[in-house]
Amino acid sequence: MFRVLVTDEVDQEGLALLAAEPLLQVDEVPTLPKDELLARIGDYDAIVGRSATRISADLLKAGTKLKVVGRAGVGIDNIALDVATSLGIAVINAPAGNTVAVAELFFGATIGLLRQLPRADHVMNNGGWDRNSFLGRELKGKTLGIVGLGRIGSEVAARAHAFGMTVVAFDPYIADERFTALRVRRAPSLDALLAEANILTLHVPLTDETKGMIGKRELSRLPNRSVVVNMARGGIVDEPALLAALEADQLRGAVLDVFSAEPLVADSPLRKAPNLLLLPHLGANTVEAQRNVSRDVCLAVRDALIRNDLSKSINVAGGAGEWGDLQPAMMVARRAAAVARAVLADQGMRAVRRVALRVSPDLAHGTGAILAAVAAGVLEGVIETDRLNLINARALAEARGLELSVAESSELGARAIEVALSGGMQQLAVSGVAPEGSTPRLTQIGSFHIDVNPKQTLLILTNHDVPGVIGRVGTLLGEQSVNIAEYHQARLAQGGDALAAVSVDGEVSETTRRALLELPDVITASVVHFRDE
Ligand SMILES: NC(=O)C1=CN([C@@H]2O[C@H](COP(=O)(O)OP(=O)(O)OC[C@H]3O[C@@H](n4cnc5c(N)ncnc54)[C@H](O)[C@@H]3O)[C@@H](O)[C@H]2O)C=CC1
Ligand SMILES: O=C(O)CCC(=O)C(=O)O
Repeated sequence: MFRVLVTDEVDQEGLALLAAEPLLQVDEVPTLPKDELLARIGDYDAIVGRSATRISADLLKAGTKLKVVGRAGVGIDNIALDVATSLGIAVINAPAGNTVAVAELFFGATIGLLRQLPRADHVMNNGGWDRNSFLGRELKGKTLGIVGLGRIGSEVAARAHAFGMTVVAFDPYIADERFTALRVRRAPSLDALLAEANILTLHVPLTDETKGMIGKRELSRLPNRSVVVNMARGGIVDEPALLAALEADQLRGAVLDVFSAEPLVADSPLRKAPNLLLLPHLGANTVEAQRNVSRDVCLAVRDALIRNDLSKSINVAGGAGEWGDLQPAMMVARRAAAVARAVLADQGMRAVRRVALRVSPDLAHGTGAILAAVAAGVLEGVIETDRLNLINARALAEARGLELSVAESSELGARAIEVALSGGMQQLAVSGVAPEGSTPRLTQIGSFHIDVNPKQTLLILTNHDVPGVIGRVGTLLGEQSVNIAEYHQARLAQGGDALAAVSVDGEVSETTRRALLELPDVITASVVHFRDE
C-alpha cells in the first residue's frame, strides 16, 4: 500500500484515478503551512500539489519514504529538484495540459489592457457611461516579441498570426526549423527582439539565466509605449524597474500574472501602478487545464508508484522516450554493467573509473535512460542500495568519480548495447541485445560469445577447456540445490581458456562459489545477483 498526500487545489478527476487504485491511499489536505507539512511528510510515498506548496530540500529530506513528487502544472521552480534527484525521488510534472489556457489568457489580458476593459467595467458598475475615455489600441499590425518559443510561446505565436501581428521570438534553444514551421522570425539576440517589440511577452522558465532578464536596461530598449506581459514566473521581469517604467509613462502598460512573491502582499506598490493589469496567477486556471494537468500528473504518479514506470519523471537522467520500448534494453544494460563490475572485481579490479556505453542507432533515443540503468548496474552490490534507482544512479556514480560516456555505434547489431568498464590497465566489455518481442540476452563477455538470458542470478566461470568441467560444475550446483536455468559454454580456441555463463534460479552462496573455485580447471567464479528483479 502506498500513501499519497495531495496538497493545494488539485482537480478531482485526476484524484479519482488515484483513489480508484486499491494499492493507493490518498489523503487530501488544503495547502499546509511548512511546519505541519514537515511533520506529516514522513508517512507518505508521494506528494501531489500545485505551485502553492514549496517542495523544499528540508521537506524532501524529511520525507524518508518519498518516492515521487507530482506537480499538477508546468513550472517546477517550487521544487528543490537537485535534492530530489540526489535522494532518488522522481519529480513528475504535467507539462502540456495548461498550455492553451495560458496562451488564451495572454490574448484576453492583453486586449483587456489595450481596450481598458477592467476600467470600463468599473465605470459601468458605478452607474457611469463613458465612451470617450476608453479609446483603445488594436493588435493588428503590431510586432509581438516572444521570449521562449516552447509550448506556450508557440501557441501564442500561432494565435498572433490570426490577429495580423508580426511575430518575432528569441529562444536560443530552439532550432531554425521550428521557427520556420511556426512562421516566426528569429531574433538573433534579446536586445534585437526588444528593439522592435510593441508587445513583449515572456514564456520561459525561471532559471539562473532568466531571473531578472527584463530589468531597467531591457525595458529602456523597447520602443516607446510598448506593452510588457509576464505570465511565466515572477522575478523574470524586475518588478521595481517595471513599476518605474509605468510611472514614467515609458510603457503603455503591462500585465502581470506572476510575482516574485506570491500571494502579492496587500500593500504592494504594484497594486497602485498606472496601466498595470494584475492577475492572481490565473494562467492555468481553466476547468479544462486543471482537469488536464490533474489527470496527467495523477496517472504518472500512479504508474511510478505501482509499476515503477519513471518515464514521465523529469529527473530520470536524460528522459526516456517510450518507456515500454526501452525497458528490455535498460534491463540488459543494467545487467551487463553488473556482470562487468563483478567479473572485474574477481580479477582484482574493484575501483571502476570509466563506464563507456555504446548503443545501436535504434536505441539512440533512449541513451539517457539506458545510461542511468548502466550506472545503477555498476553501483548495485557496491553501495547501500535502499535508495539507488534510475533517478539518482548517474549522480551517485559521478559523485564517486566515475566517468560516464555514451555513444551511438552503427557497428552494433539491432537493439544492441555494449557496456565497457575500465580502471587502471584493465577493461572489460559486456554486450547484450534486447530484440523486440523476444527475450533480452547477454551476447558477449570480453572476447567470449555467449547467449544467455540473465535472470535472477548469473554465474560466470572461467576454466581450462578440458573435458569434464561442465559435468563437475553441474554436479556441484545440484548438490547445493542450485537449479540451472541455462548453461552457455564458450571458448576462443580448443584447449585454451573457456568461459561459462550459467543462469540459475535463486541465490548462489559464497560457500558455493568457493567450492566452485576448488574444482579442478576452474580459474575464476563470479556470482551476480540481479537486484532489479
Ligand atoms: N501563469 C501560469 O499559470 C503558468 C505559467 N507557466 C510558466 O510558463 C513557462 C513556460 O511554459 P512552457 O511553454 O510550457 O515551457 P516550455 O519548456 O515548453 O518552453 C520554455 C521555452 O523557454 C526557452 N528558454 C529557456 N531559457 C531561455 C532563455 N534564457 N532565453 C530564451 N528562451 C529560453 C526554452 O528553450 C523553451 O523553448 C513555465 O516554465 C512556467 O513557469 C506555465 C503554465 C502556467
Ligand atoms: O495553477 C498552478 O498551479 C500554476 C500553474 C503554473 O504556473 C504552471 O503550471 O507552471
